[in-house]
Amino acid sequence: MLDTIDMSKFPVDRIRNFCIIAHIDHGKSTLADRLLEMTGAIAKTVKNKQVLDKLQVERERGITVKAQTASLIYSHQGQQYLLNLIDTPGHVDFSYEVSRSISACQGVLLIVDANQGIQAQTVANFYLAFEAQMAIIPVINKIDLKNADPERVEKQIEKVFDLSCEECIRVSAKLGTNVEMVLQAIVDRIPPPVASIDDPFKALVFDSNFDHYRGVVANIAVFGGQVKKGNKIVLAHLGKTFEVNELGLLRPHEHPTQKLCAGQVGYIVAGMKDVKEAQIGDTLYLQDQPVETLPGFKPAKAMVFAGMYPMDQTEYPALRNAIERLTLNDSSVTVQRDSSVALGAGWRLGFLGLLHMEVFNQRLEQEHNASVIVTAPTVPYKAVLSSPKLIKEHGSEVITIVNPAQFPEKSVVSEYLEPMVLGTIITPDTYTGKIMTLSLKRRGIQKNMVYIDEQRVMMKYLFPLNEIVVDFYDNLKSLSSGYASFDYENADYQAADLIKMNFLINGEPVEELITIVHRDHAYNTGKAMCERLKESIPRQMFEVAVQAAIGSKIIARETIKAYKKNVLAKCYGGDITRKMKLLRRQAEGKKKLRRIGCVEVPKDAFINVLKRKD
Ligand SMILES: Nc1nc2c(ncn2[C@@H]2O[C@H](COP(=O)(O)OP(=O)(O)OP(=O)(O)O)[C@@H](O)[C@H]2O)c(=O)[nH]1
Repeated sequence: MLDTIDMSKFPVDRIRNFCIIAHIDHGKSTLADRLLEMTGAIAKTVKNKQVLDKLQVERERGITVKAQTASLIYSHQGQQYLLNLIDTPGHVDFSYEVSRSISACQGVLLIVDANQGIQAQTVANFYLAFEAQMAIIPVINKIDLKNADPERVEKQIEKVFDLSCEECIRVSAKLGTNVEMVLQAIVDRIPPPVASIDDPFKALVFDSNFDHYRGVVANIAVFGGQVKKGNKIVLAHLGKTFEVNELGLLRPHEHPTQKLCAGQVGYIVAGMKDVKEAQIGDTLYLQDQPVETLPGFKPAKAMVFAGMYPMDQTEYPALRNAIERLTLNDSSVTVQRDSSVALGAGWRLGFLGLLHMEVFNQRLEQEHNASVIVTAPTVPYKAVLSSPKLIKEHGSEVITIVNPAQFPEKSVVSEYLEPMVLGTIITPDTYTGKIMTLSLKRRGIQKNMVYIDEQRVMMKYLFPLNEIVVDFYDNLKSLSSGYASFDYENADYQAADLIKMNFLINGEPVEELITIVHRDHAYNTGKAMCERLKESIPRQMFEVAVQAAIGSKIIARETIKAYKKNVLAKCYGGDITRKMKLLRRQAEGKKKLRRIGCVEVPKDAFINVLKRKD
């Protein structure tokens, strides 16, 4: 039993803190499952698949969204070691979780698929770990696959990362082949944390969750001293004191222990009820023993903004609670109050990318039972104001616009600026031509192109973020039959000729759809969005006109023909219960609709219409 675990048995030199990083689907969660099984943290059953992917959205989408922690006890050469594993997400939108996890670790397992080789996200994650001076253990996974070519992947690792192929460990996480060697390498090659039990207690809050009964459950990495149940601890940024009610290890489920000591990673519950109290990146210390605060984290930079509004204004307080709780669990989301004539009171939220936004929305609906209207996402544009009156009003010449409805007119602006990103594309060379054409269409500028082996090319492009945020990756995947991968990092802002485009449904402006576009693309974008709106809006009992407008000028129009639908038509005979059932089902469907004038539009139409098919 875990209660018998004596935490003092694990002095700092018997502790290793590491995380697993990789491109999406290269097998992080599967390897984590094997490590958990081999160290006895979970039973070896078929049911125990991807145990660290706890959220419903993670299981449904088969991706990791939240980093998870698990403490493993591993016996090596007659000694017991405490290995703290942090499983991290692979998708670019969640790289913030990766950099946070890295701050609690001294080493990483860099997983590369033996068939796919190095992908764009492998490169991005490698640099996160490299810059943080982590010990890096390259692990080539899926060697059981028929097309596995670990030698080629080792050569890529040597060429791109300058790591020796002797350092690579070839494994099959699925079958468990060589996973024992990974455990040994963790002990041998990753240094123990630098922390002393003799120092005063000092811990970093690197993640936190909200539990309905116990309040905030914070994940902490102890950088010095020790903490016990009943201790009074202080949250540095608030200066507020709390009593420790419970603490322990995550294995991966919570297992209470008597104390947590220097170098260890675990959870703590201390009666923090207010979601704002447990800030990620904060330092904890014992009452009357203040310490210098830890550097914390750079705040995540939101790159995609969207408005979120309750379907019905009476649901506003419930939605506010849900958003607050979910942002505690995901501190990379920024929240600002917002309101609109058409949609009422709501919020403007900032996300790291579109998938991040979709996952947040799905979690709101699934975990908090909220029903939300989400507006078309936008990137943060800037405008250099020319009107002295406006400059005075804003207190600055340059303003950032995260709500397209507030995009200033050209007459008061000397220049618009748009955010750029530096994209990395890795692809088999047969697709380079098609990818170059796609990138050109998206106003990309090629910066670099190198071969990483005989057939694979790594290309670097400077893109306007707006051109890649919604659908670039989907298009890239489909034109390369799934072989090309893409990742990006933020670059600077550049001047661009931008205009605001409005959409009207039967003459009513649709605030959710206001979009900022490059002038050269305005006509095509307007036309394509009207066509897709036509596809997304079901026929109504009357004719519906869909229009795109710039200022008062209509630049595109589509018409949705009238359609008479009688939902009860199928109900011949007089079975009233069947009729009621049909009507109920229709009412359920209506919850997913938003009324614009007399027209009912499915909620998800606003995002779907932005997705281009190149
Ligand atoms: N054949 C084979 N398949 C594997 C192996 N390891 C993982 N897989 C499969 O690869 C797929 C992706 O594995 P995951 O462990 O979910 O990958 P991940 O890297 O955690 O994915 P994200 O968390 O979404 O980034 C799953 O279908 C696994 O069953 C392996 O060693 N051999």
